[in-house]
Amino acid sequence: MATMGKLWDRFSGGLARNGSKRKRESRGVSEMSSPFAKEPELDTGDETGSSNVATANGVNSAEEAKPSTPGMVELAAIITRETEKLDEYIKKSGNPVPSFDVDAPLDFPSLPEDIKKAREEIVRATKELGDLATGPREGVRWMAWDHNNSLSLHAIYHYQIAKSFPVHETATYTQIAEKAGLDEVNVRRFIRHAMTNRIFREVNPDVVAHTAASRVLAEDAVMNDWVGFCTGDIWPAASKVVTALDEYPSASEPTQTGFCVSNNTTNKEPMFVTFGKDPSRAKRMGGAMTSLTGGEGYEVSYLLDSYDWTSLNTSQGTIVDVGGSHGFVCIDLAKRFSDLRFVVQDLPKTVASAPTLEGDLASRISFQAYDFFTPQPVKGADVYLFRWIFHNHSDKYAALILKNLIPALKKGSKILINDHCLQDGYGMEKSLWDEKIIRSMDLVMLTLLNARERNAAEYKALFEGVHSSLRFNGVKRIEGCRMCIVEAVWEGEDYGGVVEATEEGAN
Ligand SMILES: C[S@@+](CC[C@H](N)C(=O)[O-])C[C@H]1O[C@@H](n2cnc3c(N)ncnc32)[C@H](O)[C@@H]1O
Repeated sequence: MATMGKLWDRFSGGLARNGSKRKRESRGVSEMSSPFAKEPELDTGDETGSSNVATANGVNSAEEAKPSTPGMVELAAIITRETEKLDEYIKKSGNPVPSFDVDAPLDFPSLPEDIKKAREEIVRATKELGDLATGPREGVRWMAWDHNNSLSLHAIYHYQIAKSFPVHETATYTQIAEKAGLDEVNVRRFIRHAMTNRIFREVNPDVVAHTAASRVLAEDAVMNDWVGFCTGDIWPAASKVVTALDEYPSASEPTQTGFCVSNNTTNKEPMFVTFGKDPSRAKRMGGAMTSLTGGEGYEVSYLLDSYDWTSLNTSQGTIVDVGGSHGFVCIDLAKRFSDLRFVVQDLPKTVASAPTLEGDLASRISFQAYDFFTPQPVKGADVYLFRWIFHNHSDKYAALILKNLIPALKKGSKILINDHCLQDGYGMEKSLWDEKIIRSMDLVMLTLLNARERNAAEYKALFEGVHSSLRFNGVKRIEGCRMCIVEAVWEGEDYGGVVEATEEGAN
């Protein structure tokens, strides 16, 4: 049976790339001693996004509300220009050209920064042009039918239709129906709907062949888990979010979610407990998370490269990785910085299954069973790191985690959060692609856990709401990375007294 710890471990994801580059405010932040001081461009949460600008009576003026949409011809020109760049790069680099064909590459090759931007611009501009050409009324009409994509995908997943015939062969609807154990009429309608999304194609009347997208479903186990989790668990839960909100408008308890309503577990248990009782669902969610976070932009190297660990190493600092799972972040840090010491904290079952370390790593990294809703036992560490922790919690519980940390902090202790960070206001103008994904992730967090993604201002409010001596330093958005680094510093007195951080209670 999957443990709670393992399930939490798998539950992470989402995206926040290409962040806004905001200058630090003149409130003394840059003079403070912070590893962030090396990095001048931080999102300090003090500025509001342009879409938040309101008049004195709280109503946006018509001028402010006017969107700045380029014309259709201008968009078409952007698409042509950027497509030429991308196409030229792909051909010159000898990569196969993008196609829907069954043998087409399933992912884009790793692209240089300018070509990556060209690709993003094509996706943004084609969507914008398509939306303009569709028109608002038609757009809304068909948007409200988006769940049919989930329906055909769910059926293909559930009846294993993509695996029902080899990827380089064809099959009739009759043959597929026989294999799937479903009647032919329904097989045909699901597949023909999926074809509108380029999943399968009909090569002759009633004869089906694979496409690149159906090959993904036939061959990629974790993508299948992703589809199964999204259509089998998230989708029914999402349809109950409004029901849950009607009953529990504060949306702060993980036992009062759309997920709980759809699973008849309201006020009984949160999602992770439900999944802990069902190994197949737990395994599927684990695969789904692997599919999401295993890709480009989630590498731990971004965290290692984008923070001033060197200064901490020079002062032989101690890092506590709260909810650190099996310590893989600390292991990577320890390999690169020889004088840092670490305590990896997690729930007892996760700690019990942690790998046994040897040699230098064993002498510098200790594991400790700890529940972050109880007082922090490691006093006076230099950094308390929370990676993929805060987005799993509503403000109420995020604040509780911080409150339990305060009695352990010494003056200057840093709280480091490595997680998503929403753009201030609305970030669509910067990157529709990123904005759509992170906004969707935010809704998924609401659906499953009553948890949330946060922007810089919300992180700032979270810290300041917990204690006036917790000073928010800002959010660092890392180019190419889908996660951000959020930092706060404790400026109050040494609450717990400075003691040897790795000694107390660590094993
Ligand atoms: C999404 S995972 C993140 C793991 C790791 N920090 C990383 O970067 O991948 C969340 C982690 O928090 C742990 N966790 C969940 N609830 C906890 C609690 N109350 N106290 C301590 N750890 C907890 C889980 O066991 C899991 O390892």
